[in-house]
Amino acid sequence: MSAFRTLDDVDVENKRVLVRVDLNVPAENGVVTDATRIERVIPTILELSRAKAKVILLAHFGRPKGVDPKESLRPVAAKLAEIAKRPVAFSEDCIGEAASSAVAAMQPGDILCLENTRFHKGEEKNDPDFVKALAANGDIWVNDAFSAAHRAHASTEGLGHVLPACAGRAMQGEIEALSRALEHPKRPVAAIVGGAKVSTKLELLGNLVTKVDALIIGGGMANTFLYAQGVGIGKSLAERDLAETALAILQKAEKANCAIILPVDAVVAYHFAAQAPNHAYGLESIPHDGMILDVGPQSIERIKGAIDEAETLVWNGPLGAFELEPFDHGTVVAAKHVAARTHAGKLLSVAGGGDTVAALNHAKATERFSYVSTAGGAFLEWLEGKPLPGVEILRKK
Ligand SMILES: Nc1ncnc2c1ncn2[C@@H]1O[C@H](COP(=O)(O)OP(=O)(O)O)[C@@H](O)[C@H]1O
Ligand SMILES: O=C(OP(=O)(O)O)[C@H](O)COP(=O)(O)O
Repeated sequence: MSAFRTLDDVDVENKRVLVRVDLNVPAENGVVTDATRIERVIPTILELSRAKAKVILLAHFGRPKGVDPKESLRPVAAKLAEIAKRPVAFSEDCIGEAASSAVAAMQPGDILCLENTRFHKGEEKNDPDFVKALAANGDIWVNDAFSAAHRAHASTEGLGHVLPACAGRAMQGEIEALSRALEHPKRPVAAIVGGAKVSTKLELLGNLVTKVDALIIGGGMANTFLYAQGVGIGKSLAERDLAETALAILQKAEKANCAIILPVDAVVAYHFAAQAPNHAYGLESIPHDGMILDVGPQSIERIKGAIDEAETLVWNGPLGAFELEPFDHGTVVAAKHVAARTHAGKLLSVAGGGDTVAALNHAKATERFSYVSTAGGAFLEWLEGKPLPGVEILRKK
């Protein structure tokens, strides 16, 4: 980590420190359902507070289009206060009068969380005026959001151009742990990729197939591939307009000698709800008004077989809608299988992603993985060897 500035390189006493954290945690109706990302940034926050910095948290939540009370960070800040066992003030805007008066009221050591940066268009556009408005409330920028470091947004990258910058402890820890685990992976290497963020992750797979020996695809990602291959997927979550991209990835995988493991059957329901009546179907008979919510029993056996052949496994994205029982089954069985092989010393396993971590916690498998990162998309891009904007900006010039 010596290539990056860290908290060891900055004097923060009495300074207003803008800390970019990833508070994009799984939540349901304003209740945080997995607090891993919060827990991981607490050490940075408390270290800064003990060093008498004014600790000002910047984060996004969800993908709102403008201001949306459903995507407020307020309940997440309350959860953070509970875990840190410290008061955390909240400002209902991350720039302007609301933010500046909240910052002006701070004493050294205080903690303040600013509202969702994505309530402003300038965040994702990395708009210099928005960067300036954020920077007006800080003297130093600490980036502790490795899991958002693949985004060149105002709070994840832009601030590094206008304020002295360094990595926080969670960022530092992620890069060190991932490098240690995966810089020289033992082959064969398998990757499991699932989840719902198909459009932002699909293109990554084109590079990933040149780096791994087997790619196991599940979740909404698999539905997109199945659709591209002409399988009727009914009302399943998929990015149908990315079918061409999916086919190109399959061709690339063949050239690169990367085995592709796609589902051969699927668990289908008619409502996106826990305990919804469901049935396992072969791919040729998926009902046109049904939704694939999990991989089927034969697919699970194939996935376990592919895991057995690997020496190293990386995983991002659940295999099904794991939040809704019984559609957690495929993900839970696969997670337990990876955990057992890792515990037996037969596999090095690294998983990452906000929902993936929640799924592994749900499966009670987390402790037995070799390493669990908070990052999903960022982890996949790091794995590809792509420079991450939020990390590059921290490099010592
Ligand atoms: N077949 C499916 N249909 C609908 N949603 C799915 C399906 N498979 C997985 N998901 C959803 O994918 C989400 C996680 O995806 P993603 O955000 O890409 O993962 P991560 O946060 O770990 O990077 C979960 O909320 C899960 O319910
Ligand atoms: O949850 C996140 O990424 P992940 O789902 O890939 O783990 C990050 O907070 C980035 O969010 P984004 O994919 O909406 O930019």
